Amino acid sequence: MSLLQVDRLNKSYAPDKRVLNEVSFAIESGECLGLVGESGCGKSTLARCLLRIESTDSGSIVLDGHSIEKMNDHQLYPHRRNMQIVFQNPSAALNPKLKIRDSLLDPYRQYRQELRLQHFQPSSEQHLIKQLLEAVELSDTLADRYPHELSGGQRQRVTIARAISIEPQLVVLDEPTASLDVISQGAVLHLLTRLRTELNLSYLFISHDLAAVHQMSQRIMVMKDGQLVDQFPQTALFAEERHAYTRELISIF
Ligand SMILES: Nc1ncnc2c1ncn2[C@@H]1O[C@H](COP(=O)(O)OP(=O)(O)OP(=O)(O)O)[C@@H](O)[C@H]1O
Repeated sequence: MSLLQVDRLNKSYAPDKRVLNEVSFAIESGECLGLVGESGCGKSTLARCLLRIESTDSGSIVLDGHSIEKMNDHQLYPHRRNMQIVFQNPSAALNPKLKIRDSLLDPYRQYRQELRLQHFQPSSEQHLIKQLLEAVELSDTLADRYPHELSGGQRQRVTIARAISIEPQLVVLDEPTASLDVISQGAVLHLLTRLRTELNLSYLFISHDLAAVHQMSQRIMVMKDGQLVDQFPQTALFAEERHAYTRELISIF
């Protein structure tokens, strides 16, 4: 059984225009699935629908054997723990009034009663902060700072640490390096790959950057105007049978 199975998902914001059109795919446990497509094709909408931040019109979303597409907030609560998201802009994702330690601990404090952590084994909140910052290669002296006292790359590492703090099975990475300079981009991609292996995470890695998707993913999907036009193993990116649109993306990367 796949960790995530999505079947014929449809979503419109206006009656005459589908933003997601019959989207079907699966993500296996421990896998990074890349999603590439030009701006406005529907990638972030798909991410928001999967995480049930946004409602869907039809289709099914099965996470770890549970159909979540129609669950109410109460039913969704235990499943939300199992899927976390890292957004493009870490500044918007962190509350500017909270110290890093409190932002980091937010999901842990919310779910601590039902958590059975495998990787992080904290003896105290302070210990967890240390483990989390270590996992994303940051000094624990940053815990008492506010977000504006960190660099963009450090802030994104904090949002990654927060996402993995409750050991979800699935992490949706929505353009996680788009706001970073080239050197920080490479370092964060490297970090994400290491964390996936160490914590056996599954990623949906969303980007308009085909080179980054190619580097990170075992399989790749290509989206155009709300439809998945191509899905293939990473090694088959340059194969002859690629969709014309995929070839167009290759020609500009
Ligand atoms: N809340 C909304 N209300 C109405 N239309 C929306 C809403 N959110 C997105 N859209 C529209 O849906 C389409 C897909 O947007 P989406 O943000 O999912 O694309 P994207 O592929 O993630 O783009 P980008 O790479 O620029 O982030 C766009 O035409 C966008 O204008």
